[in-house]
Amino acid sequence: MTDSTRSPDHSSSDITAVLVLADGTVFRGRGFGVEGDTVGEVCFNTSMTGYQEILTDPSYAGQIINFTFPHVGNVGTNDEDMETKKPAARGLVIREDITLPANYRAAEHLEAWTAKQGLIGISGIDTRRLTRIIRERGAPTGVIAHAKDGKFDIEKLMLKAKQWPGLKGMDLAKEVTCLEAYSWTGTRWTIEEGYGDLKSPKAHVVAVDYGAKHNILRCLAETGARVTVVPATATFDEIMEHQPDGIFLSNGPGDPAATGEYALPVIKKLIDTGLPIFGICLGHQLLALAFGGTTYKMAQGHRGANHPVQDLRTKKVEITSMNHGFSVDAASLPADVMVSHISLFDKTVCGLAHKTKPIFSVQQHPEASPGPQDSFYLFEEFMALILNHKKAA
Ligand SMILES: NC(=O)CC[C@H](N)C(=O)O
Repeated sequence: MTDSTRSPDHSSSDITAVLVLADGTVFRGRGFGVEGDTVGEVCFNTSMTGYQEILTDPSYAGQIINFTFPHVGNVGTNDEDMETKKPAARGLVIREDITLPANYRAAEHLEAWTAKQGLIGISGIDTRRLTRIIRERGAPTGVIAHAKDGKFDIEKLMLKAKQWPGLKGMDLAKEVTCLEAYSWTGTRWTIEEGYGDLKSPKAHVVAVDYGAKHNILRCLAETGARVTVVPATATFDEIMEHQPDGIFLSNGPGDPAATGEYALPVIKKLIDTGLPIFGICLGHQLLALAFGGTTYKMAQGHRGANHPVQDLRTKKVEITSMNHGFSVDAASLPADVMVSHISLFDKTVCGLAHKTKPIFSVQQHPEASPGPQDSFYLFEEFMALILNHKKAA
C-alpha cells in the first residue's frame, strides 16, 4: 500500500478526507462538502475553467473527477452555470484549498455549494501524481471518505473500491434522464442579456435525454429549434407522437452498450423514418451501435477543453470540449457510414455521417460549457438538414 500525504505546509490535524484507490493507494487531504463516503471511477479533466459546468454535466454519473488545474473554486458558483438540476458526479479531487470567490457572477463559495449539492470533495491532493496513475494504469475505482474527526478505516474503504463493479456494462442514463417529457425554448447566454428565449421557431426537434446538458438544448434553440425533451426510455411511438422535424440523441453517462439494450430498438426505427438525426457523445456512440458498429472502453478517456479534432471532409481542425471514456471502433462501421471527424490526439473516431441519410453525430461537445465554441457549426448543419428535409417533404 502506498501513501501520499498532503503537501508539507499542512499539519496532520487538518486531514479530514482520504481518497483510497482499489489498488490500495491512499491520498490524504482536507474534506469539504458533505461527510460520508462516495465510490466511483476516478477520471481527470484538464479544463482550466468551467468546474461548475463539469460538475453538473450528467455524463459524469458514476465518476469522481480529479481536476488537473490547481485552482478550482476561485470564481465561485452561480445559479446560471448549471448543466442540469442536480450534479450526477460522485465527488471531486482538487489541488489547492478553495479560496474566497472573486468574480462578479459569483453567488456562492464552491465549498458551500458542494455541501448543498450533496457532493463530497477532497483538497490538498497531489493531483498531478493521481493523473499519472490514471494515465499509466487506466482509470481506477476509488473512494473519497470525508470525516471531520479524521478517522478512517482504510482497509474497509479499499474493499469498497475493489467491490465496485466499474462503468463497463453499467447503464446510468436511466438515473439521470428526465421523468416526463418537457419543452425547451431557452437560448444561449450573452454578457449583455444573460439567457434568451426563442421567439419564432423554425422547426421542432425531439431530444432523447440520456443525460442531456442544458447548453445542448440552448444551442438547438439558438439555431431555431423548439425542443421537446423526452425520457431515455421513450418508445418510438411516444417520440413520433410529438411530430418531430428532427431527432436529437443526447450525451449521457455509462456504457453505451448497456444503455443500448433499450435505446437501440428505438433508434433503429428512428433511422428508418428518414428524419434528420444528430447525436452527441453517448448519442453518437448509440447511433454507431444502431448502425451495427461496436464501442469499447478507453484506458483513460478524453476529458478537457482543448482537444483537437479534425473534420476529415474539410480538413479543418477544431478545438473542442471532450468528456468520454468509451469510443466507437472505426473498423466495426458498415460501408454506408463514414468517419467524418477524428481526434488528433489519438486518431479515435470523433464523428460519423451516413452516406445517404441525413444522419450524423460527434464525440466532442459542440455546446462547449465549458470550452471553445469552434464546433457550434454542427448545430447549424443539423438545422440546415432539418429545413431541407422539411422543404422536400
Ligand atoms: N459525455 C458523454 O456523453 C459520455 C458518453 C459515455 N458515457 C462515455 O463515457 O464515453
